[in-house]
Amino acid sequence: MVRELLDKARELSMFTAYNTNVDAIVYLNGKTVQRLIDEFGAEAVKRRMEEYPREINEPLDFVARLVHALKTGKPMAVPLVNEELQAWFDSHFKYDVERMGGQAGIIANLLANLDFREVLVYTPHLAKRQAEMFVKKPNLFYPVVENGKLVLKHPWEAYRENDPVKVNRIFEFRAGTTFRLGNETITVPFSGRFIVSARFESIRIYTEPELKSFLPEIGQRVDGAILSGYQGIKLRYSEGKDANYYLREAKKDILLLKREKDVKVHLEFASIQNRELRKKVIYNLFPLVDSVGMDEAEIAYVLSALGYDKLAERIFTYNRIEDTVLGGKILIDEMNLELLQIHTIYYIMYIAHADNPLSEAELRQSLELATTLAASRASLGDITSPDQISVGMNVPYNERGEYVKLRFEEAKRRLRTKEYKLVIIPTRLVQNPVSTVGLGDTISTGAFTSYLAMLKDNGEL
Ligand SMILES: Nc1ncnc2c1ncn2[C@@H]1O[C@H](COP(=O)(O)O)[C@@H](O)[C@H]1O
Ligand SMILES: O=P(O)(O)OC[C@H]1O[C@](O)(COP(=O)(O)O)[C@@H](O)[C@@H]1O
Ligand SMILES: [Mg+2]
Repeated sequence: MVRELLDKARELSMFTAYNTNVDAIVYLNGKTVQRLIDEFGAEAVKRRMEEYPREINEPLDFVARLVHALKTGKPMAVPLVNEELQAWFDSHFKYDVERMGGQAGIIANLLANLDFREVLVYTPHLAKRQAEMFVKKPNLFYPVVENGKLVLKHPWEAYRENDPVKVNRIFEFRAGTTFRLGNETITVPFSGRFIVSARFESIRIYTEPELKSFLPEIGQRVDGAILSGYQGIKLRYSEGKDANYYLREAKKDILLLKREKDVKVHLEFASIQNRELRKKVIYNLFPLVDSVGMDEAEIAYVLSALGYDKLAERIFTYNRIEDTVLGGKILIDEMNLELLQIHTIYYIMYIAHADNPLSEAELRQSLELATTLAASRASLGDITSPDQISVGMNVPYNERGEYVKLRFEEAKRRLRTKEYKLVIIPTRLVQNPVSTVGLGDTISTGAFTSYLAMLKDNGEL
């Protein structure tokens, strides 16, 4: 079933934008964490953890947020705003791997490796080093404008020598890693990743003006678009532009993509620590897109920005299904989304309105494909061909699978759910993942493209 659905999805053409970066990955162990804590002193780390810095201005901010992420086992991302700290990171860590990062980059490579019919990827900065992280596949294209016409080139042929390169530092942590914070012994509860996201002025999230007028043509050419990277917008820039400017442009892009054909757009949300910016992204963009995907920490942040602080706190702390369903209902109604997909460590969920053209059984199949793809990537580190889906198919549901189903049925009985289509599946969780960064992007790619494939099959697209 999963394989057939993937084959259907592979007939699609997809567009993805905006963010790419280099992910410099460090595999953390207890010793490294302990050394960091000892360097700054447990008391100082604890104090800074209580302050909960929203950006990394100095090394202690990093250590405090890292230890917080390790303690909760939550996937977190915190912006690095002080460019000078790059040297501190490079002197303290030896990166184990460097690979394609950023939602658009990861999604483009995944779709291309899965042999989708055509994959168009746009990223405003494409230095040679970044371009070379794209896979060399004949179905992968980067749009450029030449002699007033839209030309599709492989990213390797489209790089610009002087473009900036953005490097994010990724700290992969594993369940069971142990260290001491003063008198406390901390054991990491779940495997995951902590992202230090470079947020410097030179990196912008936008479409170059000459390409903008070709967005309707791109929208017409593809079956769907996956957009992400808005978390990289800054509130203010030194030359006077601000987040409002970039969000107005981002809104125009979505409307242009949809101008010739109402192409379905999925927005892959990512952590936005700044509440003001988070609110702006939600209110400006969610109402314009059809589908949104996010993880459990992100839905908590989104609900908090919308004023549901208590619910957000409960989701962040307990990750209870009933709270996520409630939060999902709020979000889908307030933003009038067609589809909301939430991925968490133990389960993945879809919430749609009752009039969604797909049945709950079809929606369930879509989530099945999503978690199976993630399990393949977690097992192998990367998915390089469509037949690797079989690796994920052999990964069993996590040990809380039955509990998840039980709690979900209970939640449906307790909450009013008649006006919705609600589907949940347990995740196929790989015990010793090669890496976890990019798994959320993989889930959302599998979910959204299979959703589109089934819509198409049913004559709804
Ligand atoms: N080890 C894992 N095996 C399979 N799937 C996993 C594993 N660890 C995490 N996942 C899934 O990926 C998302 C992460 O989403 P982000 O957006 O990257 O936070 C997590 O919710 C699980 O569903
Ligand atoms: O917010 P930024 O700086 O654009 O970076 C996004 C980060 O998210 C990722 O795309 C991974 O996302 P997920 O782990 O949520 O799938 C990284 O590759 C990248 O470093
Ligand atoms: Mg994610």
